Amino acid sequence: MTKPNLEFALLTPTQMSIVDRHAARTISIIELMENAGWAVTQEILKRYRPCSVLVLCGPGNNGGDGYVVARLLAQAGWAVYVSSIANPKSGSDADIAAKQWTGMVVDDPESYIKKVGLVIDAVFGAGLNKDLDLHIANLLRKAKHVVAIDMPSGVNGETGQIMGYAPHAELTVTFFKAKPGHYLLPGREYRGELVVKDIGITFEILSQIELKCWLNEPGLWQIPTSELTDYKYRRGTVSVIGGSQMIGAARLSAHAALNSGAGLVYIFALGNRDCYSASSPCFIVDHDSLETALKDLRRKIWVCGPGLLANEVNEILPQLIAANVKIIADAGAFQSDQYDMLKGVSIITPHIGEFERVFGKIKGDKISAARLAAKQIGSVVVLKGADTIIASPDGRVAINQHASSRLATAGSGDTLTGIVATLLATGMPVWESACAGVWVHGEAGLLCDHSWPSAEILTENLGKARDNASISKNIVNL
Ligand SMILES: NC(=O)C1=CN([C@@H]2O[C@H](COP(=O)(O)OP(=O)(O)OC[C@H]3O[C@@H](n4cnc5c(N)ncnc54)[C@H](O)[C@@H]3O)[C@@H](O)[C@H]2O)[C@@H](O)CC1
Ligand SMILES: Nc1ncnc2c1ncn2[C@@H]1O[C@H](COP(=O)(O)OP(=O)(O)O)[C@@H](O)[C@H]1O
Ligand SMILES: [K+]
Repeated sequence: MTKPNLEFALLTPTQMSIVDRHAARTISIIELMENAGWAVTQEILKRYRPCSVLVLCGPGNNGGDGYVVARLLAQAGWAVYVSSIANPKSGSDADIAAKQWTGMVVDDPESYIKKVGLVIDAVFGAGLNKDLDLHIANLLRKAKHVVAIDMPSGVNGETGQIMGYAPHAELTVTFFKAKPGHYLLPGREYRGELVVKDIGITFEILSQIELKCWLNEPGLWQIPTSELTDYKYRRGTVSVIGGSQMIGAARLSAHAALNSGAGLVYIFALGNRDCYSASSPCFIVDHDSLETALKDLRRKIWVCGPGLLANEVNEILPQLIAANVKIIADAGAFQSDQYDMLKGVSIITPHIGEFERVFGKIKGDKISAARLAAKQIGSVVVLKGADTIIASPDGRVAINQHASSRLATAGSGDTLTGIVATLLATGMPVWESACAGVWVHGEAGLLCDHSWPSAEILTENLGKARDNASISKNIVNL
């Protein structure tokens, strides 16, 4: 068993409280709170000129951090007002921090919130457990410039969902490790710039936690680089099923496979063979039966779905599954309430609409839904969107932020299947291939000179995007 990646691990608020408990054996909560407040203050001092500040403190440790920030900003000469949204429990760590604040406490934050230059949101963090009360929401609504401690109050740290209301922070300072809610939508849009600060908790504590969620970045996985002794079969072979009518999708998938480094790309055309042959001299278009193609032991990776009609998938997919090859299923493979037919594929790549068509409406959060679906069919689920989630049947999940709306163009999902197929064909493990493919796809979009690239233009950047994924990157603050 390989060691779980620590660098990109994301911790749910529940896991974070376990970390706190373990940390408390060697460093007191009050010390952690002091460090947290100090870290937030430093980030504020780096970005803002001295101004008047209103610190809104809640009843828990998030509020405790707020009292520390108030004290340190006042020591730096800023005009600081504190409002206790709810008093901390007597004798608690937050109460100790509150007692060390000897400056102005205001009972009418409403009359200060519009006048001050900056509002520090220390109302709720990891402990948020219900929707924000209307009066807190209405107060926060009036803030113009907000710095959030740990999480903008109202953003669920585990799911990124908004519980009643949340302010749009300009900066969020969190501690030790980022939380899924910092990267999942809509939470990501509320946290502004995210800074993750060390507050004296050691990484060894992570061995006490079953890590299950990561940010999708190079280092979480490794893509094979080109070798002097490479030859086409070592690079890997990809086969794409080409539909009889919608021929663009399979061509895009096949192009993406070639341009991201596959050694050979076959198209098994269900019709229109000449069109497929004419579209690139590099494609090998099958002339024999599927049975014959499947006998070729080098052809272990198949894309099935882009541009396919339901009846075409119904005919082909069972044959591929029976042949025990690795399949990436997309588009036409997503039929109403038919998740049983996907059992036996390696990876599915639905967008939300396709996902809900197959698995039903998402009731809770996207991570739980993707995890459950992955378990139900025993395949990796790539739930596509601006915050693509890659869920493995074993429970591992990666959240991708490395993408942009440049990918929001027809055919872009088809290119993703080709990239993932190529990476699978290198021999990478399944979940890692899917994660890396999603990152490379995003990188290809980010590399485009064209701000509104077509899916075809996207494929031109795939080689460079793959190279960039091989260069281990330093991710700021993680
Ligand atoms: N993670 C760490 O290592 C550290 C965490 N610290 C801070 O501690 C915070 C977590 O502290 P807590 O667990 O005390 O949690 P919070 O301070 O987020 O709030 C918990 C309290 O608020 C109440 N509450 C939650 N949602 C509410 C709502 N919508 N309306 C009314 N009341 C509500 C809860 O019942 C509880 O009393 C973190 O967010 C972070 O800011 C730091 O103090 C130091 C170290
Ligand atoms: N706003 C966005 N930010 C980041 N990625 C996006 C955005 N919109 C779409 N994408 C990505 O673009 C791809 C679109 O796929 P899909 O909807 O299946 O397109 P098609 O079926 O036309 O090929 C997905 O990988 C998705 O994650
Ligand atoms: K907060």
